[in-house]
Amino acid sequence: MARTLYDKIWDEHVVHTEEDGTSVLYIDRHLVHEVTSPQAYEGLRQAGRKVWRVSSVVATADHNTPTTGWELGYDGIADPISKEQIVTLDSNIQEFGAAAFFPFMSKRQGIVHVIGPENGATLPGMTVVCGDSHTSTHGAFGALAHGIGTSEVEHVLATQTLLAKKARNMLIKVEGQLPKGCTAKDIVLAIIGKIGTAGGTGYTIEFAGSAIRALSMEGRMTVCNMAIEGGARAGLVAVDDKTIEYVKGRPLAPTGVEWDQAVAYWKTLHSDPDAVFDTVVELDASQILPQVTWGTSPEMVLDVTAAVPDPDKEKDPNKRNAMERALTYMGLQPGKPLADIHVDKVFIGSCTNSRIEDMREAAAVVKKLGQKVAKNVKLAMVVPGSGLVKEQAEREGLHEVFRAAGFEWREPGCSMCLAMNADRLEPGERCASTSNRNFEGRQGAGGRTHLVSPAMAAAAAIHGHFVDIRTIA
Ligand SMILES: CC(C)[C@H](C(=O)O)[C@@H](O)C(=O)O
Ligand code: SF4
Repeated sequence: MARTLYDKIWDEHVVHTEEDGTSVLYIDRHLVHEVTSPQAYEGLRQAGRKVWRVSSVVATADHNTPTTGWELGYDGIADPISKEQIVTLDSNIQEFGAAAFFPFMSKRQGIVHVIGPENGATLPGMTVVCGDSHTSTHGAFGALAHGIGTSEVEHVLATQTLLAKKARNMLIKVEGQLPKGCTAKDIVLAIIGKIGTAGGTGYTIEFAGSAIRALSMEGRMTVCNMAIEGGARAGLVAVDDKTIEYVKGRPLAPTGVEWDQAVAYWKTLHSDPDAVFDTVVELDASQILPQVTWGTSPEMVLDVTAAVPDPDKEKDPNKRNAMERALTYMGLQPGKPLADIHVDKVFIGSCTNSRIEDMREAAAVVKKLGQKVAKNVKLAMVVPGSGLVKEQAEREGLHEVFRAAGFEWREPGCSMCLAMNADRLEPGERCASTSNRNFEGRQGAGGRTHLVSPAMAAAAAIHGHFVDIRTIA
């Protein structure tokens, strides 16, 4: 029978299925960070258990790590809870082991969803889990990847398996060519605008079509990263030459004969031409304009050419209430053109948009505009996703471009994506952010987040308000 890519990876990893569909799934790669692992390791310790397959574990510290003051070492971590989580990860990995560990301040440290692919820890056809919802990112490699809870982290550490139920298959096809200046971020925001944050609930989404194929691996990661914001636990892109090229030579990628065997298998990792999907959604890439969120959910998104919507025009009372609440929180009036919204801060970073291509796109806009960060923008910060991204960007002189324009160039980590470290919005502050969540308080209590692409964020920093990137790119 014809199978989807999801069916193929699932079949390859199912150990056992109960009558009600509950299955035991074998896990190939377990990514670990400091926030969701302490209790899991403590559980192992109390039960006197070891990690089942140490070689499957790859760990790093990312959420709590500071983006300044590294010369102070661990003493530079001001918040005691943050420090404790980071130190606890160090000691847990020392005790339980890992295939690779990139601790705080090591060269390859970074956001777990950036360092996984970067180090070849994420490979096509794998099952990849992490105690983190944006694990969907790794689906860009044709891997079945999704977030798990802390008790599941312990379960996977102890048994190398996960209890799971198979999701349904959704195909999102994006055909055609994006307008100038539009990016993977605009594609995925437009998708979420169309299907809603619950649109993908119960599904694994395969992203396909010529516009997805045309994306770099970085772009595909951006799209899969936000599958979770569209309600799906996992997103997937079929393996092609770009996937294989990206993986080649990475530290944890196979070599020699094993590489050849792996490539032969990876080439089968696409949906069969006659595979049947439960739901199919289609988008025309040429109609996707630069996107800006105006509310407190990623589905509250519009083209930059639009205006803040009017709740009075919404017939559904639940939606109307949500809109009213969002506009009050965001301090916005219906009818205000999105391009007239001024921002106080700009954050370029997060597992959605902190890879080298994102850095390049943002720097290119800054260079092209040739001006400084606008006066009304108190802080514009660029936070590379990993030490390696930072190093590469610096080799290319991108940090100089940012600094010369008045941006801060920081150390890698999650940073102001969720404000677990010292980087945050003050109440009422408005931010153009390349991250993935605009929930109330996400970037600091009372902070107001507008999700955009790196190019749009860079342009907003220079102009002080949102601009249609097509007029610049
Ligand atoms: C801290 C972690 C559990 C959380 C997640 O699962 O996504 C975080 O990464 C986030 O983005 O909100
Ligand atoms: S960058 Fe943001 S979304 Fe990604 S893992 Fe860190 S906190 Fe979560």
